[in-house]
Amino acid sequence: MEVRARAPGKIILSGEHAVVHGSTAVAAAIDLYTYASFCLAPTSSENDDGAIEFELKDLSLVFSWPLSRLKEVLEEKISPVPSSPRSCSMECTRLITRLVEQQNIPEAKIWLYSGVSAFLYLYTSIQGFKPGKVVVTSELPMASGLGSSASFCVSLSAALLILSGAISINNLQNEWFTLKVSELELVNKWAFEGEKILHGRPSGIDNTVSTYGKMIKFRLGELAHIKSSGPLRMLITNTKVGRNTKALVAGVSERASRHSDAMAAVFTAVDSISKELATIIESPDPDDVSVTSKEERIEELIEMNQGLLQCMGVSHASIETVLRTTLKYKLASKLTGAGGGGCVLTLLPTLLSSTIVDKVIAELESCGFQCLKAEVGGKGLEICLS
Ligand SMILES: Nc1ncnc2c1ncn2[C@@H]1O[C@H](COP(=O)(O)OP(=O)(O)OP(=O)(O)O)[C@@H](O)[C@H]1O
Ligand SMILES: C[C@@](O)(CCO)CC(=O)[O-]
Ligand SMILES: [Mg+2]
Repeated sequence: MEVRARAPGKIILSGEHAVVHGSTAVAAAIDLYTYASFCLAPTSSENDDGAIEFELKDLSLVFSWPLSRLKEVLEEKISPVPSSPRSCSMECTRLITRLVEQQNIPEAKIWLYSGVSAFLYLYTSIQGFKPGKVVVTSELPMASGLGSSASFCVSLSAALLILSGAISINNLQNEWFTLKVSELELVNKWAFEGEKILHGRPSGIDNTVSTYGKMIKFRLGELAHIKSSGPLRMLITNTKVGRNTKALVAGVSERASRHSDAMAAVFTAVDSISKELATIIESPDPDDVSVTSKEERIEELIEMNQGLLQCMGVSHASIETVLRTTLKYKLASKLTGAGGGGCVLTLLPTLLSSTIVDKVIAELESCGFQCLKAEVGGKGLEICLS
């Protein structure tokens, strides 16, 4: 049997970075997905245990580890208990890094190390030392702030958990379906362990919104679903400047330890912005006038949040170019995700004409950026069996 799992990327409407330090953040799923398919291989002959294979189809890369080698290095450190997520110890991280290094990942793709390490940890912890093959593809730009790492961890964890038996499925039809809340919870916990390998110190917001979908308010591991009273149109601009969430999160923590009082005030301000944003998004808008004033308040909060992200040191010249360009059209923007490049969000007000939208997109694209339109607040993790 083959299991396929797909998990969405996300945008953070407010509160990235500060959420790692206990502030509230607001995030929403977008309709761009990472897909993980998994099937167990038949057990090999007596002298050959078989292998674990991992294919990154979009990058035309295949990694493979003979099980005999994995057992030799990891079996004493990892005892698979799929129903009970646990963290990768320092020693285990060191051993996995060695196994990944032996795969000769091209120098230009060094950023893949953490993804492949997360793969090995999740596979061996959930499935144990059984031969099998995982194939991953993604519609998301990698390392750009749209939660590629989280959607990778969520889809991978789900596919592995289903064939481990920790999640039992009766639905055998060849169509996408969702899991029960308790099953989503288990997937989310494993995905969080994968994100720890990728982000160092994740808040858990990215894997949570990827697992449950929709729009959420998130603080200290707790989520509340938010229901937007009207459509929220967002333009996503990818600056195409590569960055690494782990390094950016660590940079903010270092700044927070150097200037603890000032940064505590910044995080408190972000907390208030996120709470106010969630309240505005949920408030009903009976007419055009109230829609416009609501959108103006959201724009103000977006600008304030961006200013505070600059205080945290996670903006970038490319992000500032997007901000200046959209401001010419009186549109408010902020970075989304970890910053340092990556993607920028721009609110497209309801009454904004499509001619203006086209002009903004053309001007942004003439700077070498890529504009994406995505549905906001949609589905979370889904499974398909065949
Ligand atoms: N489809 C994938 N296959 C394998 N590895 C992936 C995949 N998607 C993401 N990764 C891993 O995650 C890393 C990117 O994660 P990172 O957290 O830096 O960016 P992001 O998740 O896209 O942005 P953000 O965390 O700001 O939302 C990649 O360098 C890679 O190691
Ligand atoms: C930068 C950050 O706040 C969001 C990345 O999408 C990190 C995290 O919350 O784990
Ligand atoms: Mg990430």
